[in-house]
Amino acid sequence: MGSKYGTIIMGPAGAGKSTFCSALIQRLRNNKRSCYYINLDPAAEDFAYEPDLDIKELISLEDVMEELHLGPNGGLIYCFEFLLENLDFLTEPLEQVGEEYLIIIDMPGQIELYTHVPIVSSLVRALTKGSLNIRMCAAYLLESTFIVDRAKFFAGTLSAMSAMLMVELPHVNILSKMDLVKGQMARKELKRYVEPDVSLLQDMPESGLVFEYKDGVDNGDAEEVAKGDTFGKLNRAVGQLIDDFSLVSFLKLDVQDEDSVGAVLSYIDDAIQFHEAQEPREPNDEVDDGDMG
Ligand SMILES: Nc1nc2c(ncn2[C@@H]2O[C@H](COP(=O)(O)OP(=O)(O)OP(=O)(O)O)[C@@H](O)[C@H]2O)c(=O)[nH]1
Ligand SMILES: [Mg+2]
Repeated sequence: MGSKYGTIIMGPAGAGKSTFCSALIQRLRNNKRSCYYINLDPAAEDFAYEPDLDIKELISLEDVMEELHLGPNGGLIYCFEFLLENLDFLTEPLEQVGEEYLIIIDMPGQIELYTHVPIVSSLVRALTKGSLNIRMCAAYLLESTFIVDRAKFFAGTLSAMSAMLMVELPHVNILSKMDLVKGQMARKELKRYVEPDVSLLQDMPESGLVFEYKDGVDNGDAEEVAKGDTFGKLNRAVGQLIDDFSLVSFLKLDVQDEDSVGAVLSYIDDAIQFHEAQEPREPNDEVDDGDMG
């Protein structure tokens, strides 16, 4: 029986998920590879590449909000619950997708989907278990511009970790929008974030969380709290947690740069062992190069 391969693209609102999907699709096309693009964002409108399957054909966020008087976030959760009750919509077309395809799932940006409610984990389970048995990898995008504010960066890192814990899949974390990180200093600084460690938090001014407020905003109290001993301890504990488990490291992504997209794709391919399955070797087919055996 042939296997199926896929990646689910997650991350906070505006992190560049859909743009990354388009870049991936372009890259796959350039390499004469097939893909099956699924949009699961019921609010998404414009696509560089028309999805092969779109949740909007099952349910529209607009209708849900109107008819059930829900806001955009509640509406989205409803849409996903509806999808989970109607999984055939997803699983039936996927039954037909061959092992040479990379299934790409574009997710919405509401992070509560990944961190709070077990919706994405249920969805992933349905895809990876049972008859579909898709080999999947999660790609979690975070904007590289977050690094200007370490507190924001660590909050983002924790959201990535939370998603890793909720969605039990091989995980590739990605710092997106690298083109926005300009200058040598910024790039040098960025190095420290790609493998974040506890020293980042220990280096923080006044050993507190960095709250960078705009001039003129009165935030005296918040600053006092942030500099406090308790916060210092919390920061170190969080930093240590991330450090100890070596859970979170990031790949850098510049979607304009095809090599960069290619590099991220290689990680995804490795995580799902895509290539191993593509050209089955005859038992006595020797590898050409190197001194094997
Ligand atoms: N400079 C720059 N802008 C980017 C990049 N990727 C995405 N953007 C911009 O960031 C915005 C959000 O990009 P999307 O790809 O729609 O992000 P998303 O994560 O799919 O957003 P949601 O689905 O709304 O959560 C758009 O205005 C993009 O043009 C990038 O690599 N560099
Ligand atoms: Mg999107």
